[in-house]
Amino acid sequence: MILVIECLIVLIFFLSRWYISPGSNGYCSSQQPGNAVSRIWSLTQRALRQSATRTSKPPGVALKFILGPAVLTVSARLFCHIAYCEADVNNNTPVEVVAKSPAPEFKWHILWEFVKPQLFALIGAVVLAFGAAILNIQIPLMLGDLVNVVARYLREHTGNYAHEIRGPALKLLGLYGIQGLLTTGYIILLSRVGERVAADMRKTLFASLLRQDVAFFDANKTGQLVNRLTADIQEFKSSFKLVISQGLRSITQTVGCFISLYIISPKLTGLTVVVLPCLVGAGALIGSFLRKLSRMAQEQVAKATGVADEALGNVVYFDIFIAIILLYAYEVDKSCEINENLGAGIAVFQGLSNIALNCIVLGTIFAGGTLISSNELSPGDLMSFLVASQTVQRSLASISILFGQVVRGISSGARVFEYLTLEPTIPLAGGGRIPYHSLMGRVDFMNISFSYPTRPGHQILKKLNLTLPPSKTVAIVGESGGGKSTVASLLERFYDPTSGVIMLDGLDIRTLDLSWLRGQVIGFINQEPVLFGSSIMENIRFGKPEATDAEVINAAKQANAHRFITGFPDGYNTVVGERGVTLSGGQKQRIAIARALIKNPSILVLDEATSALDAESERVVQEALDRATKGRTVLIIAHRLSTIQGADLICVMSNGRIVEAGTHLELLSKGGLYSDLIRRQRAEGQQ
Ligand SMILES: Nc1ncnc2c1ncn2[C@@H]1O[C@H](COP(=O)(O)OP(=O)(O)OP(=O)(O)O)[C@@H](O)[C@H]1O
Repeated sequence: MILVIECLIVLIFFLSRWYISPGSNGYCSSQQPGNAVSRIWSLTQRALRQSATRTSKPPGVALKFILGPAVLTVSARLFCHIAYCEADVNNNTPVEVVAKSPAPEFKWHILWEFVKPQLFALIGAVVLAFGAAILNIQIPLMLGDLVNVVARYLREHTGNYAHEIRGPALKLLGLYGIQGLLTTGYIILLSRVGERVAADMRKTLFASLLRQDVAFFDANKTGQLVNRLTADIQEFKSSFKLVISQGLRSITQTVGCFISLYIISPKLTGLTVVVLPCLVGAGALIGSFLRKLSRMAQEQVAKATGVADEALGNVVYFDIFIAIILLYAYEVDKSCEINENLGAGIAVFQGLSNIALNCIVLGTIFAGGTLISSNELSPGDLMSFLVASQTVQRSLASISILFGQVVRGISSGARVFEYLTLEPTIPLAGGGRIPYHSLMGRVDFMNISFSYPTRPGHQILKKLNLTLPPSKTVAIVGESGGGKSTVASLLERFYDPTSGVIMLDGLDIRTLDLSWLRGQVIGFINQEPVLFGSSIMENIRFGKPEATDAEVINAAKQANAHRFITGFPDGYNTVVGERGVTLSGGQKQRIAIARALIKNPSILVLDEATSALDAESERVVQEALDRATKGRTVLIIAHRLSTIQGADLICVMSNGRIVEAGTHLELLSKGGLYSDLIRRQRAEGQQ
């Protein structure tokens, strides 16, 4: 019976250490605790064998047999804890190396807006986490009670041991049970809060990004924006959860256990107060150095990956083939060198920490043993002290790790918040609308000057004047880079002119509702149609979300697309793949035309709509376009002059201005820039 109970006690010791450790998810499963269990088991056997042959034992005997296994367990846990921290340091997942930009500000009121709907769950989580931490402070004290019962029995061998041990053991078991429930509760609540806050942030940020004007996307890399939606929100969520769970727990435990330590033994506490913070501080310093090294290693891996990525993603020409291999080898060797240094640093750190922390345990036992022999302390008190001081050490270590996480979380949060409430310079909604029946579709560009926001010193349009008469087709031609597409971009209000006004039926387009202008007035078809990875039906319907299937089919017929769509086994439900990869250039273009036509726009802008197509596809698409342009105001930007000869007006652009205007025949007879362009293109065609 005694054997069973004593085994149970040792098991409780072990389980308690396992349970209250930060890695209670079992991170040490393959490490020291397995050895510690067998050591504890054999020492217990020895203790029981010897206890059977002795009648009265000095306190040192109890210490030897009870504290010995406990010390082993504690050491194993400490070792595992360091290994755990190092696993974090040694995490070599490549990170994206993001270009440095001025640090955005963390805005607490924005965070509050997202946390507010989850406030009850959050308060619940905080209360439960706090409760679990308070119970954790009780555990060392109750372990001490347990040890005192065992020590007394080993010393005196009187009384009913089973009866005496049952009370404290059951209390401890109860405590573990309640603590387990509280922990489960707060983790569930906190995950819920974290996930919901992150999901709300993602949705809001995504909507906010899509609201931004084109200039915003010119200035920000897509990869970095996607990074804010994914990695930054993920990092912020992890930090948020960690601060509330671990931060709260660690701070409560540190304070609570320090009070316990002081109550148990002010003398031993004095010793701990001097030694422990020095060790934790030194550990944090070395840890931060190692983390820096680890980051360098990650960046180096990312660099090497970047070289490989670029080379594999592009056709590598023979002349640079060897150079690329050498460059990759150089980057990999550099990463190997940094990782080797990191490995050595971790090894030294682990070795030193192990020695230092075990010395603390031994020092405490030594000093505690002295106090026990002078009857100032009981064995149980020493046990409580050891366990509580280990809890303090672990809490301080996790606070130091947490500090780095908080800094990372705040900077991730700041990056997310920066664009969360960003108002676009060209707002999508607001402004007037012209009733459909009175919309003529006349456009006037009046004295338009423009520079792209990313290149303010480079003027693209210089006091440009151009009129698109209602229901007429106007073509703009001219040298490459002359600003033709820029004119179309200004009409769509992707940018606003630096000076001058664009009028629609005599109204400044800046006073009109942009979503109406883009959604119902202007249809835009360019060289590279944007298709989404959904069905053809949905892709056409993007032009008019409320359109019926019949309207979609009608638009497809007008765009010469119906026949090839119905030729697919799934017809209109055919999924076109990411960016329409499963379709040919001409098919994509006809779907884009159908999408533009379904909204029955008054103005149609065709920006090099057929220039990427082969002759046969161009013929089919041109046929669709000829049909589509009837009765609308049309602006055509074209390289192939053969496609615009029938336009009502052809404008030749040069150096940011319209320098010639007239019909094809008028311009030919003038013998100016247009005739030159025609001559050059004919010559190129004959070559
Ligand atoms: N988003 C942008 N940011 C900065 N500069 C730009 C941007 N888009 C175009 N540019 C510059 O503006 C000038 C005019 O470009 P635009 O595309 O309007 O010319 P284009 O006449 O349509 O040329 P192409 O016939 O080759 O398509 C070019 O010098 C180009 O480099």
